[in-house]
Parts: sequence; structure tokens; C-alpha cells
Amino acid sequence: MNRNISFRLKSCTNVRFASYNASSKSFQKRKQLETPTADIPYKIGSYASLKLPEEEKVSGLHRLVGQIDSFAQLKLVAPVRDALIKQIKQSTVLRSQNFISSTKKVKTEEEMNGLIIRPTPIQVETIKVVNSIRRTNRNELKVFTLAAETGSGKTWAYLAPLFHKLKTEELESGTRMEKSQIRSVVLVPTHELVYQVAEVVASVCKDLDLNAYRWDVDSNFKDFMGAYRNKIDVLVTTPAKLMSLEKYDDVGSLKSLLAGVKFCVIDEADTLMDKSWINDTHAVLKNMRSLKDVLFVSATIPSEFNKVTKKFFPDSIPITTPSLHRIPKAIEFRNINASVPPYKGSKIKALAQALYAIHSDGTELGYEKRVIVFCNEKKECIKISQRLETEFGHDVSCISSEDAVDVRRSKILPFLQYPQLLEKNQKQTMKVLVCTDLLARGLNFSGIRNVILYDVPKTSVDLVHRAGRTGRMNQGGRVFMIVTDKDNSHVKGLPTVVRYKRRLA
Ligand SMILES: Nc1ncnc2c1ncn2[C@@H]1O[C@H](COP(=O)(O)OP(=O)(O)OP(=O)(O)O)[C@@H](O)[C@H]1O
Repeated sequence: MNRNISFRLKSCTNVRFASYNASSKSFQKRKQLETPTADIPYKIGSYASLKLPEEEKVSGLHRLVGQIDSFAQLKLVAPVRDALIKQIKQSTVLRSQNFISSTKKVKTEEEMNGLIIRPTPIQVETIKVVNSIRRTNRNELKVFTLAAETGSGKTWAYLAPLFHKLKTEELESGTRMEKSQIRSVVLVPTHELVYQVAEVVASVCKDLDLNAYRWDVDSNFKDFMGAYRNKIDVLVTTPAKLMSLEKYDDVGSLKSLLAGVKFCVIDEADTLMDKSWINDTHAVLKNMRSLKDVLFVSATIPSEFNKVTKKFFPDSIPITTPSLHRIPKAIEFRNINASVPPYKGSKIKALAQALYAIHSDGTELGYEKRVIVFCNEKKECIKISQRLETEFGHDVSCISSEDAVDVRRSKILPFLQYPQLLEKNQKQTMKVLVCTDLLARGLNFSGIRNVILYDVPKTSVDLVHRAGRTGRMNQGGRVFMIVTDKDNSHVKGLPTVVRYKRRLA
């Protein structure tokens, strides 16, 4: 396994670069890289260019990050701040923590008190900007585009101001709060994310005496209307599912149902605003006539997304972190060249060898290991998982959009939960999950240490999201990318090239 230097995925605008073989002599002559050569489009798909907002628009915010290191310094009503810290403490994986079966052991009082939770850069910036007072018109619509690296705490970056505004409005209006209404909406693209975000929202709403509701494929309309009549403070759903409410007679019009929504979050926004989703997302926003805050949230700003938000919301306020578009520092990135012996071009052999090496490398001692393998195509997933199981005897699950939602949920649960502690003298076990990009977005896998990219991702956006399933919130992690001579000349250099910011001609 040739060690490739770990790299930081900088804002690569139009990543089109000369073809060269990283290990060949020419690569040593960095000079060739200094002067952009004739562009040879990147062979595997075209690396969508990633955009950064103009530096002057965000530099003030970046300076703020160094000055604030406690939630007490941020404008949050006390109950929201306490509920936030409590939920993060409960979900933090303690190194020393002993695990009973697959559920997480409740932390002792001392462990909870020993945990210091500081705001991450994106949380400092978002809470500061979104909670700033509207000087002129109290009801003016403000649109924000939040973008920060994977695993950097974006979920709480948008939930903190959302809960702060809900509680502040309640304190101001007292008990006169109208019943039948929805006050805020969080939109995400997949059922797994609806489930994950709704779990966090529901646990916090309990502490804040608010009502959360998850409207998803397995929800029932009668139950929804009951919750609506009793006031829904935070609704978590997908755009399509929200639009589907239109077909019910009891709803009347979506405009009336969403008349009370003042705060809307579009998470994984680069997905929800791309051509296959934008109609539903836009239709939902158009039906929210009392909107005051709209937050687009993403780990990447592809140029397409940049264009769409500029077109629809030219005055949107950018909130980004200095590490945007970078693979977290804690992640080691390595290439595995399947073209060299003994694999001789067989990627499945290279994959099996990587899994064998991970299984026996002595890391994660005492815990069951879990590895996530990403492929570009669904059919590839099924083929690979069958071969890993039959030929190499792995404990492997394969997941695809064909699976029913509850089947998908049960397959990924062992990867979302804490690592299982092995019984005394129990031999090392390892679970493998083979999937496509369906799970690459936003899923907060717990303590996953190894991700293998069986195929080279077609775009830098996919690369960022897949790699970001490990190394979350400064935890360690490794990403192995299987390459072959066919793409080797480009891909072997990928980590270097994307780290090397091509000087525009
Ligand atoms: N201030 C904090 N301190 C410590 N841990 C935190 C903090 N904020 C969030 N976390 C934890 O970090 C993990 C990742 O958070 P989250 O899922 O919001 O990341 P993200 O930026 O949305 O990632 P992605 O881009 O993949 O969606 C979660 O387990 C969360 O509980």
C-alpha cells in the first residue's frame, strides 16, 4: 500500500490538470506543475469546481472564531444553551467509555461534568450572525449559506439559533402562542437523515418543552394533524414528503399549513438545490409566507449550488469556516494501487487485502471494527458484498436505495451506534458496510475509523462527503482509495494536485 501524503482538499476551481504519473520522474520536476500545462480534463468525470465566497465577506467571521471558546459568550437563552451542551455530552464518544451491548452506557455524573463542550468555528459564526438583531425591519427575510467541513458540528450550528428564536418568541408572546401551526422546518434529503436529525431535535425539545415532529415515509397523517393542532415547533422532513401533504383534503392549502413557519433550514443544501430536487425545495419555500430566516447548510459549495443560490437569493449572507472543502486534518488518506502484484488489476483482491490488513492491524483494540466501503454504482455494491461474503468470509451488509427504509435503517444501525466492546478473550470481529453515495451525506457515523473508496469518486463533492464519514469532530480516521493504472496517472496525483492550488492562467 503506497503511502500517499495526506492532503487538504482546497477550493479547487475547475480541477482540470495535466496527466502525469505521480511516481514517474516528471512528477519530481515540480516545475511542470508550476506552469499550468495544456488542460487535460480529469479522466474520471469532471471534478466539479468548488467555490469559496469572497474572502472579505467572511474574514471578519473567521477572526471571531479565535475570540470565542465558550457557549456562554454567545447569544443563546440559558435553557437552549444547557440543552445543547447536555445533548452533545450524551452523544460524545468517550475513549474510556465501556459499552454494554450496542446501546451506549449512560455516562456517570463525573464523566458528564468532566466533559468540556466548546463551540466549533461554524457554531460560533452561525450563532453570532443569525442571532444578530435586525436593526431596521424586524420581519425582513434573511438568507444565510452555511458551509463547513464534514463532521464540524453544522447540525447544532443551525439548531442553536433555531431553538433560541423559538424560545425567545415564546417568552415575548407569553401564553398567547397560537395552537394549530408549524413554527420551523428542517429539510434534509434522505430518510436516514430525517431520522437522525429528528432524534436530536426530539431529545432537545423534551428539555425545552417544545413539540418536535418527524414527517417521513412511515408517519401517519392522522397523527400528523393531531400534532399540528397542538402546535409543531420543529418539523423535520424531506421536501417531497412535505409537498405530499397537499393531497390531503384536511390540509386545505400548503400555504395555510405553513403560514406560521418563520425559520427554515435546508440541510445538505447542495443536494436539495440541485436540478433533481430544486422544484420541491423551491415550492416548499414559496409556501412559507412568514419566513424570516432561511439557512442553506452544506459541507461543500459546488459551482452549480453557488449559481443557484446567487440567482434566487442574491443577498444571501455567507458563513464559512477557514477549513471549508478540506478533508479534516485527522484523516490519513492513502492510495492502494490495484495494478501492482499480487492484485494485478483486481480491485476486489486489493479490497480484500485492505480489509484483512485493517482487521489484523491492532487498532481499535477490544472493540468490534467497522469499515464503510463506497462504490459509484448500486449494482457494483451487490456484486462486491456477495464476493466479500462468499470468497473472503466477511460479515458484510450491502445497502442501496432499493432497500425499504426500515431495512436500510437496521443495516446501518451498528455503524451509527458506538463500537461494540468485545467480550473477554473474544476474537477480533469486523463489520463491513458496502454502499453508494446514498449514505455519504451527513450521516453521523459514530467512531468509524476506516473508509475505503472502492471506486474513485466522480467529483470532489463526493470525495469530501465519503471521506467525511470518518475523522468526525477531530477524531482519527483513515481513507483508502483503490486506484488502477487506468486512472493511476491522474488519481495517484489527486491528493497532491487538489492540495496544490492550480494558479489560474
Ligand atoms: N461543540 C461540539 N463539541 C463536541 N462535539 C460536537 C460539538 N458540536 C457537535 N458535536 C458532535 O460532532 C458530531 C458531528 O456533528 P454533525 O453531525 O453536526 O457534523 P456535520 O458538520 O453536520 O457533518 P456532515 O457535514 O457530515 O453532515 C456529532 O456527534 C455531534 O454530537
